[in-house]
Amino acid sequence: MEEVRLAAKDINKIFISNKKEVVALQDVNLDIKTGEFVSLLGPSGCGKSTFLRLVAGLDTYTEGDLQLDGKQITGAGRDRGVVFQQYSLLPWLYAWENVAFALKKDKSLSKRQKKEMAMHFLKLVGLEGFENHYPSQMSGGMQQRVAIARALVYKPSLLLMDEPFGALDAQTRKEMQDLLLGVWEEEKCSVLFVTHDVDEAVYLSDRIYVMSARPGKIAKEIQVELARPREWDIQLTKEFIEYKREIIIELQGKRNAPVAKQA
Ligand SMILES: Nc1ncnc2c1ncn2[C@@H]1O[C@H](COP(=O)(O)OP(=O)(O)OP(=O)(O)O)[C@@H](O)[C@H]1O
Repeated sequence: MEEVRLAAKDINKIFISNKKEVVALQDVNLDIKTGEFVSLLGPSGCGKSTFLRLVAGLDTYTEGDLQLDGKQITGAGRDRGVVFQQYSLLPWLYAWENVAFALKKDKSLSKRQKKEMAMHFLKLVGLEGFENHYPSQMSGGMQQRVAIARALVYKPSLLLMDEPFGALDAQTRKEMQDLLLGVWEEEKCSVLFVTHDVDEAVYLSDRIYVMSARPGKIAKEIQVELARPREWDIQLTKEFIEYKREIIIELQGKRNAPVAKQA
């Protein structure tokens, strides 16, 4: 976990909206090392999605330097797999075809190889037996599993996840968090995970960057030293609650905030 995968230096992003400047990100410095699970946590509108979109190459930054594996990010690429809150699967394709679709342009792979790879990743996310189901025949959690398989199928350097479980019910969300931890431990991928959920960030992450809003800045960096593999009941430990408390105090901007007040 030593090598730096993603390095963001003094990133600024200004949008022009109704002829006014909106500073979405100010002097954001962040890095992700190989195999590391890093979360970007903060209130609505603090610039989390904006930052993730810059890393995905879907938008450009105004100032700064953003590098993946030592190369400047200048656009989207297969070295990054992205999972959004909305599953964005193609409704007319089977689950396996949705996953294999990500490999569409890869001429070095035969159709059979693409199907085999898709089946491998569907199995990894617990969807063996559902490969010939259409998205409409699957639950939200299952569709998001397909989206995760699709993002992983070309072995990206970095997995980018923007509130991936935000549309799921509480129970499914918990199951998906465990599924993601299992997949991450198996694949040893590096992850940038955007969330506004404190418990989710602490449970999943090696490191958390807490952001503050207007302008979006990194307010605090927290190393989560909870043992792995993690199971849900770690959330009941004193250490876990202490991490939550530290983050909530940062988000609320005041000292001695009682944990019980968190939503
Ligand atoms: N295309 C755009 N044009 C103008 N302003 C934008 C644009 N995209 C984002 N913004 C502004 O940039 C700021 C950061 O937005 P962003 O969506 O990154 O926040 P966020 O932390 O991801 O919020 P949420 O958790 O609600 O998704 C907000 O003030 C938003 O209004």
